[in-house]
Amino acid sequence: MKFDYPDDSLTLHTDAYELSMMQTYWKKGMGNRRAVFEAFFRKMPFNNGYAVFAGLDHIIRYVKQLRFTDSDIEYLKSTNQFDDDFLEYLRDFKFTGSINSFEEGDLVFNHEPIIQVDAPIIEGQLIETAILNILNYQIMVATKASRIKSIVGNQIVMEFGSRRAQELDAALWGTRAAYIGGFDATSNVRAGKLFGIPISGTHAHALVQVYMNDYDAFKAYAETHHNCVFLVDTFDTLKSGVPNAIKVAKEFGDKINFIGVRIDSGDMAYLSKKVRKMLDDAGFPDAKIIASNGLDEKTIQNLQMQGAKIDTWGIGTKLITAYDQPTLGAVYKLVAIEDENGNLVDTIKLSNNVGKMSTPGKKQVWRINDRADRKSEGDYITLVDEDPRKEKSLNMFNPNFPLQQKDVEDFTARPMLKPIWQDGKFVYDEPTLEESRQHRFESLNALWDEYKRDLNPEVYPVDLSQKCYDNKLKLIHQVHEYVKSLNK
Ligand SMILES: Nc1ncnc2c1ncn2[C@@H]1O[C@H](COP(=O)(O)OP(=O)(O)OP(=O)(O)O)[C@@H](O)[C@H]1O
Ligand SMILES: O=P(O)(O)OC[C@H]1O[C@H](OP(=O)(O)OP(=O)(O)O)[C@H](O)[C@@H]1O
Ligand SMILES: O=C(O)c1cccnc1
Repeated sequence: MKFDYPDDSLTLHTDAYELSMMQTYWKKGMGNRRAVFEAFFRKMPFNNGYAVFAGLDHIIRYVKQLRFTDSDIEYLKSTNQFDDDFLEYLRDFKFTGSINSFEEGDLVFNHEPIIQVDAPIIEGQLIETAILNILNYQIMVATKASRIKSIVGNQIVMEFGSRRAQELDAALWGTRAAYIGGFDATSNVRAGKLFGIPISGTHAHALVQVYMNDYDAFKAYAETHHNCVFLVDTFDTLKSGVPNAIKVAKEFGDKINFIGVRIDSGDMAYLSKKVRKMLDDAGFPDAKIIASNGLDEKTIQNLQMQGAKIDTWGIGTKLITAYDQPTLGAVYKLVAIEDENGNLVDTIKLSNNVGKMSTPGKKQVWRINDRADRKSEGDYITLVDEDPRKEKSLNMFNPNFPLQQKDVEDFTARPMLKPIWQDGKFVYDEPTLEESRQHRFESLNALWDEYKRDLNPEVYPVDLSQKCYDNKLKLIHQVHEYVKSLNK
């Protein structure tokens, strides 16, 4: 096994079949044909009413570094699966196409294109794997984080998941996605350094075990830190942990900032109420109770229902692993391809399952908001040459149930797929992480509560324009005719 390539890149982070197809396109002289790919997902994560878009920053970093290095080419050669002339071509490979995308912190919905790559087919094909790899994870974590943040409201939620994440990259980028989803801080120090996410933390049971008693451990911590949260459940929360935390807090007085205590096991409703009373009675009404241990939006809601007195939440496993659903299932489909005469021709992938059919043509997604109350009426997918801002009234209908429809007037229409690359030039003025995090808050404000409830939310309308719908029917018909002609 060899890990020490000085010129390793992320370019080979792709499925072998992408490179195999690239070789075919190139050898057949089709590599430069313009192709439009769009990524979308079919099912809302966690059955939530919305998903939070995250991952664009990582995609940008990935595309910016796309080059086949010497060791990449050498490795491909060693597989004996690629021809030398094709490998020589790869030496000068760079991304020359266009990418349009939703922005981080945007709300996204199933069946709409969330990122669009319009590039020579050879380039668009290569980047499928990494784009899906990134989006399929980060959107899950950002959405899970948003569900949790919505339940805790103004209370602080800290991301504690690094030890449980599926490896180092997931811990790092998952933390970033959680921050976009509304988390307030992370325990991952590198995420603090790289992304500027506030870092935060308490101490582990090990500290208490080292001293073999709560008092000595808390005292040692207080002697070496100003801000103090004491973990009180190592031996006995009510009989030893909390009384000793209070004792140390009283002894140190103003010399420390006694933030509060953390509970990490046991019945957290029962314990937190008891602990609250002990802290209040001891003259620490402002001391916070922090809870951790297997929490997510469901346990938090249940604890709230039981009247638990918890102020701050530390959340690991169930957030960083997107515990309830292992992947978003986003796919990347070819929607248009240039023919031999230079015309861009729409393409479709049929399926027996109507929900699995792709929607042909290069498209734009428009967020339609009511002009007066600014609330979202739904998303409206058009072919790229349409502009609903020129219309006075929009007929929005459900493409799967066209009778389900409404006419919308007095609306604003915002194009959601924003230019990131144009003809190989990076054109995006990337927002800061803070701005993306804030953007999620603002985007949620524009969504009616019916779509935001965490259980059985209303289905947000994602509609096709008449032209886009007719185009889809036309292509389905064309393919049916073609298949029929084969069987004659
Ligand atoms: N009052 C409560 N209502 C609902 N769920 C709770 C309550 N108190 C704790 N929980 C949750 O129940 C789960 C199990 O708690 P428990 O303390 O038994 O965990 P554990 O992992 O077995 O503990 P330990 O860390 O000591 O091994 C955790 O996910 C915890 O968040
Ligand atoms: O439960 P999570 O949401 O993943 O939160 C992170 C957990 O990590 C720490 O536990 P530790 O690694 O010490 O193991 P523990 O479960 O035995 O406490 C911490 O005390 C939390 O319990
Ligand atoms: O700082 C903490 O309390 C912490 C950090 C990571 C995991 N569990 C707890």
